[in-house]
Amino acid sequence: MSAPDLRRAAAARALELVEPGMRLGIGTGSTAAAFIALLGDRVRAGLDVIGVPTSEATRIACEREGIRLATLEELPELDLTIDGADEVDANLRLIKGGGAALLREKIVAMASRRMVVIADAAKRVETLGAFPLPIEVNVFGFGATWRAVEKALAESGCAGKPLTRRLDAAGEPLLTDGGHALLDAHLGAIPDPEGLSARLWAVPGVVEHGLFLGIADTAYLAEASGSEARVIVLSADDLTTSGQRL
Ligand SMILES: O=C(CO)[C@H](O)[C@H](O)COP(=O)(O)O
Repeated sequence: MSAPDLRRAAAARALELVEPGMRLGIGTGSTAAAFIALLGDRVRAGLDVIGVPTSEATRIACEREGIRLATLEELPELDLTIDGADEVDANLRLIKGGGAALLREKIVAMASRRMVVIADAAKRVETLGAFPLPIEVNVFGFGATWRAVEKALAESGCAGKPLTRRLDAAGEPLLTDGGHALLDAHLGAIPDPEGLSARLWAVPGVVEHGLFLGIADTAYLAEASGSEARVIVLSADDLTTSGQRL
């Protein structure tokens, strides 16, 4: 079972949630791309939905598939967002932003009644942080913001961990769709994601970070089971009010 097969299996499961007339948030990345391809098939077969893309890459992919699109100005409230993730823990906390789209992804997810994550089950982790945490920052004051982010990391129990600036394929500093810079925090483990989130938000130059806490309500995680793909379901319904898994 190949990685694309697993991505397609998770995407196919999420597609079952899509109903005619729905207003969809459409994620970014290779798993979201698998969802867009399957959704395109359904749209061409007559399904009427409208989507808000979470990146320029997703907008282009959706247009290619003939999926009707809108903006959050036109549709400020969405029914369902389907998106990938870089890490998922047992409490449905996520790291996102490996594809540099975290800001739009978070805005779209927060405008949605539901956010459903689709991913290879290899993205499931005990503790968030092995995947570098993306932090989107305004280019104005970049050096000062970098230092303030390092201080916030240290105060969150992540002292001395390397912070790097994300580069594009040509080796130039990457700019997000919103024109911001991206820092990647190589933390190894994040002992207190909620505390780190609050401290990062308190830094004026930080536009957004890739911790998605209390946002996703379901994750479909595909793993190989013999020659088949099995989809594991993580649901917020299985969490206690304090966010711990039952
Ligand atoms: O957050 C993201 C983009 O900003 C992606 O959803 C995340 O990086 C997962 O991507 P993929 O499905 O390609 O593994």
